[in-house]
Amino acid sequence: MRQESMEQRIRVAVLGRNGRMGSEAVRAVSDAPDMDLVAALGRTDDLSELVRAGAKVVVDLTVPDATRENVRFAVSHGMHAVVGTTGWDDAALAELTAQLAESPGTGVLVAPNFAVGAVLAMKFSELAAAFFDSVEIVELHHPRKLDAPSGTAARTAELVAAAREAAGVAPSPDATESDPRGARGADVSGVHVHSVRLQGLVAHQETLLGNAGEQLSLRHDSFDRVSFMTGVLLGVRSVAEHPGLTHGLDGYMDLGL
Ligand SMILES: NC(=O)C1=CN([C@@H]2O[C@H](COP(=O)(O)OP(=O)(O)OC[C@H]3O[C@@H](n4cnc5c(N)ncnc54)[C@H](OP(=O)(O)O)[C@@H]3O)[C@@H](O)[C@H]2O)C=CC1
Ligand SMILES: O=C(O)C1=N[C@H](C(=O)O)C[C@H](O)C1
Repeated sequence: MRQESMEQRIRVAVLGRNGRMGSEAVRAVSDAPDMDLVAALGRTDDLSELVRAGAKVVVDLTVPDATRENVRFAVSHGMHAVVGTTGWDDAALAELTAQLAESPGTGVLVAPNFAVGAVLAMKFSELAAAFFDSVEIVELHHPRKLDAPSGTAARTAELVAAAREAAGVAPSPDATESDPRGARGADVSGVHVHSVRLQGLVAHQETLLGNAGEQLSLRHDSFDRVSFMTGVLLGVRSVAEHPGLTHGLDGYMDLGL
């Protein structure tokens, strides 16, 4: 019995151990009763340490410049990966899918956001998208964030745009003729995304949907990075059961939709 429960423990490595997310993940994995933290690497550590440590699941919480190579290395050594780092554009995801086809049985989760409320807010935005004339997204983050728009906002915009296109909804009305300073924000698949960087914030997003005479606001706030850890642990526990690429934590959640 004791031996059985030892075998069921998941051997986890965290990449980005000194970062805001990585340090929180090191804590969460160390505290999880069914996981062993077998490696925690920083920027200057060699990825071969993952092999030496016998990691089964690699959690990547690094930087956009490093994440693709980290995941490529993990998959090429038959390790599953749970990825929270931003920077996964369509080309990178396609390359990863091709690599995974050569490694049947290996799973990778690329999760733009691990917070349960943020995952639901993205899904609710997608569901609501076709029922409103206008939709715009505002994301608000701490000022140390390297990328804009946030991965969550970019993914939300893609999901919203796809839902509107599938339903044959016209683009959001907008009479703007002149915007030399980019005040209308980024255009992500035809959806305007506005990025705020403000001291004191962690991670926040609002999808604004408008019709004549009404507005629906779908807002999520992460006040603390602990909010992401339920999703990180769900990813670690589930990734081996989902071979291939899963884009979005909702792929591991039974949303009944
Ligand atoms: N999916 C989600 O729910 C969430 C995703 N994120 C994303 O996660 C990423 C990390 O965010 P955050 O923790 O705030 O960022 P930080 O800058 O705090 O942390 C990144 C860490 O990665 C380290 N690092 C850089 N390159 C490597 C490498 N090759 N191997 C190992 N470690 C490396 C950095 O080291 P050094 O200190 O030496 O620079 C740093 O400690 C971002 O892309 C962010 O957008 C953030 C929050 C939630
Ligand atoms: O950098 C962050 O902090 C966050 N990054 C992710 C993103 O870009 O969407 C997730 C969350 O918003 C926090």
